[in-house]
Amino acid sequence: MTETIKVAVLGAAGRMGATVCRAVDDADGLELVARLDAGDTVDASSLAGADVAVDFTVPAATEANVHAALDAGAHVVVGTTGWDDASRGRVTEHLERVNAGREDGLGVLIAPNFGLSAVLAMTFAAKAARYFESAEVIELHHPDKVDAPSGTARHTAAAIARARAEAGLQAMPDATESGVEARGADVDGVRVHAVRLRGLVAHEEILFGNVGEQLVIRQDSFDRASFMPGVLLAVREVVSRPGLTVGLENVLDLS
Ligand SMILES: NC(=O)C1=CN([C@@H]2O[C@H](COP(=O)(O)OP(=O)(O)OC[C@H]3O[C@@H](n4cnc5c(N)ncnc54)[C@H](OP(=O)(O)O)[C@@H]3O)[C@@H](O)[C@H]2O)C=CC1
Ligand SMILES: O=C(O)C1=N[C@H](C(=O)O)C[C@H](O)C1
Repeated sequence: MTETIKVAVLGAAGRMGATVCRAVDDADGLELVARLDAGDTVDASSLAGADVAVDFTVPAATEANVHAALDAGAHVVVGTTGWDDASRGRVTEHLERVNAGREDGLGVLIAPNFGLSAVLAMTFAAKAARYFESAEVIELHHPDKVDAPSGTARHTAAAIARARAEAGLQAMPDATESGVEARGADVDGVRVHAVRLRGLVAHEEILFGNVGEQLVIRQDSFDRASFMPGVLLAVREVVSRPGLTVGLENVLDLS
């Protein structure tokens, strides 16, 4: 019989955190042992013996939460946005320190999006990128979201830029001389547009263009339930994946 994985949720009172608490409660082989939110200290005592801490908080808090959870001996699954090369690098160094000399080292899995449709859309976009002269990303979200562009859109644009660079493509054609602010954010040379609209949850469209043709890849998360299979998979996987993993595509063997 496999052992039960004890889970603590950080940001437990939030939209995602509350949904994750319910999903963990309902999942076989997982036990919810702690619900923490703003104002709670993250340490061995508050994590209550959790094997895995799941962080859905805010960009300003997530990195500190990860370091605190690692210091408390927990693996970490992160869905919160706001990560960059520097913060991921600090987590990698922390993992190297705590895992030195251990075979069963701690793992951190950061995923900008746990929805299967979004992970597949990002994977397909990265594959398509080298074949098109133009590419732009449009992300559409509920208006309570605090960051823009979305973590998913940043991850998508970065992957498109990497694929274009590897294929030796030039910068995209764009004759804009005035009103550049209307062209969206520039993420590694890829334009990203952020829509905030009441009624939406989380959606992304990736547009590719060549002379005389267009490819549109679109994914829609209509409900936060769409993220739960990915979050639960990450919780089950992270306990046997020492070190830092970025992106659920690695767990799904799509990378
Ligand atoms: N990877 C993925 O698949 C997904 C990622 N996300 C990301 O997850 C994050 C959370 O989104 P969402 O649930 O909508 O946001 P919410 O604002 O609904 O929830 C965030 C929660 O975290 C709490 N919080 C703030 N600071 C801390 C802290 N230091 N420690 C613990 N809890 C804290 C907030 O409390 P208070 O309100 O009092 O500040 C709030 O309850 C965002 O970055 C979002 O982009 C969202 C959906 C899917
Ligand atoms: O804030 C959200 O809602 C979401 N945030 C993540 C992001 O910024 O990419 C994932 C998903 O898009 C929902």
